[in-house]
Amino acid sequence: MTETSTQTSRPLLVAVIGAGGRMGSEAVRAVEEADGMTLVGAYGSGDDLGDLGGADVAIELTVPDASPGNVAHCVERGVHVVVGTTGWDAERLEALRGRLADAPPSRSGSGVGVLVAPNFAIGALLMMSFAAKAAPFFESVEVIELHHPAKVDAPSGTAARTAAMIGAARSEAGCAPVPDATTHDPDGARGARVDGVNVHSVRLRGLTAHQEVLLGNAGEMLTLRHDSFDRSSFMPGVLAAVRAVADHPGVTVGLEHYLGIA
Ligand SMILES: NC(=O)C1=CN([C@@H]2O[C@H](COP(=O)(O)OP(=O)(O)OC[C@H]3O[C@@H](n4cnc5c(N)ncnc54)[C@H](OP(=O)(O)O)[C@@H]3O)[C@@H](O)[C@H]2O)C=CC1
Ligand SMILES: O=C(O)C1=N[C@H](C(=O)O)C[C@H](O)C1
Repeated sequence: MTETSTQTSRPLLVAVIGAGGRMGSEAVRAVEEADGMTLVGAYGSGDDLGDLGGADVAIELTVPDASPGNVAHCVERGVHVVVGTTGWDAERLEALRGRLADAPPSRSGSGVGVLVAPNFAIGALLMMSFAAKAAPFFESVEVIELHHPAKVDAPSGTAARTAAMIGAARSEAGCAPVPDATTHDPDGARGARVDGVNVHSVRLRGLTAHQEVLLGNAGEMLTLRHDSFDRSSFMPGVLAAVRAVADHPGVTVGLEHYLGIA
């Protein structure tokens, strides 16, 4: 007699940290409606994260000051984390890598995975990737990010990441610095300078999350633009990240690495 085994996979247990926020509340809804996922915890500021309801994966959508502490709490308990919160600069990422090296394994026995995703929208990931690809072919490049006025951080995480990707692509290609004759700018009208790229932040009632990358050569301009009109645009990426994070132990920056866009 041949023995047959029916493999019944249990649902993925998911907690949301920052559950009362604009993104967190959307993520709670998305997890509740997703096939193969069960919401086991929803936490706001002041809540004790405890054992995160026994979650396999936590989604972290809070504020830059709280995010590293929340992620550390998860990692120390072997819980994989999908982080959408901004503010993860090189120093914070380095500290997180150190923390992961000392972390216990996840419940399934694999190393804990943390995805730090500046943007979950598929179109935004493609826009960033196209910008990095195009940047070495143009003399000038500037980033303009436009968001709702309740956003607390500037420049946006997406813009910072885009500038970093553009800066890396240009330096790898041996590009000269972008031309700019400005010597007098007492009010910072030329924007922030991130990895050699000028980044401009607009905060405007009515907007959600938008970004343009302007690339210029003599006599021509290429404009790459992405618009998130609604936070539902982030949810397919959030769910894809939750499903994949356990397969990527260690720290990954950018959902594009899970989706084959990088
Ligand atoms: N990666 C992506 O694609 C996206 C990322 N984001 C980023 O996600 C983050 C959240 O954005 P958004 O939802 O608009 O912000 P909100 O201000 O709407 O929500 C933040 C939430 O975090 C809660 N919070 C604050 N501190 C803690 C803490 N220590 N523990 C648990 N919860 C806490 C707040 O609760 P309370 O109000 O009680 O303080 C609030 O409910 C931002 O960094 C934003 O840039 C946003 C959109 C897309
Ligand atoms: O705060 C927001 O709204 C957003 N934050 C992220 C960022 O800072 O890039 C992602 C998206 O732009 C929306």
